Amino acid sequence: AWGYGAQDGPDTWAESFPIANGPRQSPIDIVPTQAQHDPALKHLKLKYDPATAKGILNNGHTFQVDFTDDDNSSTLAGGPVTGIYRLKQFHFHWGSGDDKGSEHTIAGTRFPCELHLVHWNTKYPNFGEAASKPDGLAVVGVFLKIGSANPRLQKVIDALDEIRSKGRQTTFSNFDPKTLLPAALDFWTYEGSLTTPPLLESVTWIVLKDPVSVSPAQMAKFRSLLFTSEGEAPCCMVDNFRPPQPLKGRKVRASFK
Ligand SMILES: Cc1cc(C(C)C)[n+](CCc2cnc[nH]2)c(C(C)C)c1
Ligand SMILES: [Zn+2]
Repeated sequence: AWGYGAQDGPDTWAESFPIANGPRQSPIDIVPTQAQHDPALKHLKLKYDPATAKGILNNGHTFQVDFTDDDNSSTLAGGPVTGIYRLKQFHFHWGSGDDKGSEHTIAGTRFPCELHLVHWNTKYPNFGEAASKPDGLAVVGVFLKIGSANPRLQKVIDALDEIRSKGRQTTFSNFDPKTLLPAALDFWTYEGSLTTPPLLESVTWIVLKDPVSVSPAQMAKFRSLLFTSEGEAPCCMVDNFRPPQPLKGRKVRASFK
């Protein structure tokens, strides 16, 4: 199986997943001066119903908050996408220190953490089907930077004590992920992939320009999670990020001037 260590990390993934060297891999380094403003890009339309929040799970790679997706209660539309995409889950990637952790970078700048909100195209019957289609998924990426404690993160952080090891999950209800987003929804967008195996090239990436804050103490809580199951030798869940991949001629568009 794959992981983020020296023996099973991003540099080894191409052995089992040759698409790792494909034409539209993620993440990438976003260079703002090379992004082209596209006035045809619509504004992002995010509509999230807190009642669709279901649970929080340590999946051994990150932790994710899952949403019920059997109707259009929580959706993404507009921006670079056509049609309606349903929110499936959100999760994070982070570092062992504040100098790294994000997957996307901005002109080489790495952030300590990056939030991904994962949506699937309702033209397909379900998430699994959508995940294998070139226009199947839309992931909103949000950078977190070290600053004052973010009160919007606290409910998520308080749940982490119950999901310390791989496979642990607990209920997580009445949560609006919109509260995790910055005030302005200016974004960069490009065609990419999942950033973990199976690395499927099915993601329209929507990376927000403005970061939100996270405090050192809050980051310490993320880093207290474990990659390992109970009973195994504990290994801290840190550095669960893939580094930037070659652009291979792709264009990055900006929604803002
Ligand atoms: C089908 C599938 C979809 C995803 C993401 C898009 C939620 N993921 C997470 C991959 C990912 C995480 N951040 C960007 N892509 C996986 C992993 C857990 C095997 C499988
Ligand atoms: Zn992710």
